[in-house]
Amino acid sequence: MLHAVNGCAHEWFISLTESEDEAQLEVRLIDSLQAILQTQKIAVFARENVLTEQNIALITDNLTGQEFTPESIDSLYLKIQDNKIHTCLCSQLRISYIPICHCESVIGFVVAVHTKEDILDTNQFGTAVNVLHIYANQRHILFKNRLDPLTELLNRQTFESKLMEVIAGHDHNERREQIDEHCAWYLGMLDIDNFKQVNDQFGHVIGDEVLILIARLIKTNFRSQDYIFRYGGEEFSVLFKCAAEDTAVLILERLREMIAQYIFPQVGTITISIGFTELESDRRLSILVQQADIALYDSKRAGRNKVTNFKQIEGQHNIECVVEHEHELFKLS
Ligand SMILES: Nc1nc2c(ncn2[C@@H]2O[C@H](COP(=O)(O)OP(=O)(O)OP(=O)(O)O)[C@@H](O)[C@H]2O)c(=O)[nH]1
Repeated sequence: MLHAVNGCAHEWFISLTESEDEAQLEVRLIDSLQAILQTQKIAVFARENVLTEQNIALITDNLTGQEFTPESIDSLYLKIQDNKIHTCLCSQLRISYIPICHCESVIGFVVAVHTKEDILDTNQFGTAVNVLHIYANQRHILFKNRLDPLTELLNRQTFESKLMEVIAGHDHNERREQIDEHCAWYLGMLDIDNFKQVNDQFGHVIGDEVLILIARLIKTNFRSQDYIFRYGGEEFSVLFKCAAEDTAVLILERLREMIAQYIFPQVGTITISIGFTELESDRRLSILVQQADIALYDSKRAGRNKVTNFKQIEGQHNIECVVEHEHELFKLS
């Protein structure tokens, strides 16, 4: 029999609500669960976005992780939808499944492994459930803080930190998935063509509608593990991974075409210009943004509604052009 938890849960609540990012939140969650449930062996599974019916994913674990196949995770998730704690005996182990609840729906669960002899009391389970509730609320707040309120895409602040993570090879999502050595990351900058005319002719409310619809179209063109941002005004950026440069062109051409074909209510047709560059890890963040930006402006200069790969135009741009863009970038930040 395990001893009841000493002290009160306030310190865990405070530490969770003081977390400034998801990584910190997850470390603090694991620390508190290990103390409450008195085991090192804990795994947390949750939906990436608490608001959508997204696939459940491994958030963090101290188990080997290999015990869980996608099928077993899905079936456990289905089972725990009753919002009850389930415990089972498996060989010499006692395994507990504790639901994570947010706004009356189950958004994930915790797996805690004990030896057969270690029995938790209701107090420990109750405290764990409360800590998980606070965790889910804090995760939701952190998630909302990363979003642009109009389009619900990731915001500009998130762009910079995510780009740094990706360049450094520390993509948080990638750790949860199979790392594919053959794929490279690309940065695309997308800008709506002649958007000022849309606002001038139809007003800002319709202009905002167009931004929302374009954001949705961009989302449908990329996978859930890619990152789409509202970079500013009528400019978007995307960080995506694919096997080859040709595939990157195909993906961006498909998006350009999809938007050009779409009939926007009242406005009719709209086009976007795109520039992209491969994310080479030896380059500085500001240089990579400049490269994608230069490619984007090349698409604009070439008549708009076009995709340009920085590599194809690299030789045409002298150092003055790069310095000029760097200056612009510093003015922006
Ligand atoms: N409705 C709406 N308009 C915005 C928003 N943010 C920026 N804009 C508008 O976007 C327009 C951008 O205009 P420009 O920078 O001249 O670019 P453009 O007309 O798209 O022309 P090109 O980029 O050269 O094709 C301006 O009219 C801004 O007011 C927004 O949140 N909502």
